[in-house]
Amino acid sequence: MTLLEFKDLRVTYTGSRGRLPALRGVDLTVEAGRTLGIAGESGCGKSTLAMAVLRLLPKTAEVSGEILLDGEDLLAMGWGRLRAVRWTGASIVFQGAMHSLNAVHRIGRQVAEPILVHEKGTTPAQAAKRAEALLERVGLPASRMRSYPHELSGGQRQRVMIAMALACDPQLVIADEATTALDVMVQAQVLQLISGLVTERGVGLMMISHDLSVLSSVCDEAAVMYAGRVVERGPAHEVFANARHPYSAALGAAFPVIGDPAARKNPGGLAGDPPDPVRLPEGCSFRPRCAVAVERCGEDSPELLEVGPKRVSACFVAQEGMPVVL
Ligand SMILES: Nc1ncnc2c1ncn2[C@@H]1O[C@H](COP(=O)(O)OP(=O)(O)OP(=O)(O)O)[C@@H](O)[C@H]1O
Repeated sequence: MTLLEFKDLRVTYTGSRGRLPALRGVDLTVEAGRTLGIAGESGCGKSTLAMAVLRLLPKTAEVSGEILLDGEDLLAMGWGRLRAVRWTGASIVFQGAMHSLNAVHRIGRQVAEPILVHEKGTTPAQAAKRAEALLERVGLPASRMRSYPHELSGGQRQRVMIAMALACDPQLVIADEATTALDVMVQAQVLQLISGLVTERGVGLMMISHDLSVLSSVCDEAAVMYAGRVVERGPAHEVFANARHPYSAALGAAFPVIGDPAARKNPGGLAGDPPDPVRLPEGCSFRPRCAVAVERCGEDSPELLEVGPKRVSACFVAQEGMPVVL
């Protein structure tokens, strides 16, 4: 069942450099009980996509398109309805969330707060009990209810943020680099916890990470973004191991943990930088860095088209059935 659907989502920021198109027509879906991974270099629009869902973008952002949560357009709803949807319909665990807990309040109070605010009629004692259960669920002892954030390790604080995100039983969880700052052992535990929720409770998960090994181990599907667009989508492992877009191929080839490190074709990474969104090149945005570009790539911008079962790619070369491996 489709839980979240982005339809032609466009976000343009206006700043000192003029208009900056951060998302240029994104179409994606997240199914209930499934995980969609979003990959791509810094600046490609991943966080903008995450923030758009809960309408957390700054006022300077011009947004168009639709974001349907269970069929209801989040972009069109009034603030009252949106407040109800936040935490209960969809919640987000931010990048660097470890630092966003309130330093002067005990953990128990912070985890209980969204329950008290969003579930009318819940008493403080009931909310505290639920908070305790949530902490246990993320592997923290109930005694941590009385701790202050500074008394917890980074990994523990991140787990508190995850407990808060789950407090009101949301249908959708967005994890934006939620485990990036954790050491590998804690990261593995937290990832296991998050994937467990998807299968046990049918939560839809959108996971943003620049770490392809995390995405390919946790996600069912993956979408690769480049310069504000999705350039490839398909089953996660296949997208990185057998890419159908030269950009995803380059990402996979540069990543040591995917497949056999000795077989990496491009251990130094992808040459060049992503384009300046204010001055995008003509034709395909990836063309200046692409090793397999043909003449047409400098003239037209490729649409996302089917290139195999459950695989779509915005690359003329892949669409012609030619290899894109670098
Ligand atoms: N508030 C803002 N005002 C103007 N431009 C912005 C704003 N926020 C983001 N941008 C620009 O929008 C583009 C997309 O940024 P975004 O943070 O969504 O990318 P990202 O893929 O999440 O990057 P990272 O991995 O570094 O977080 C970038 O060019 C960025 O500089």
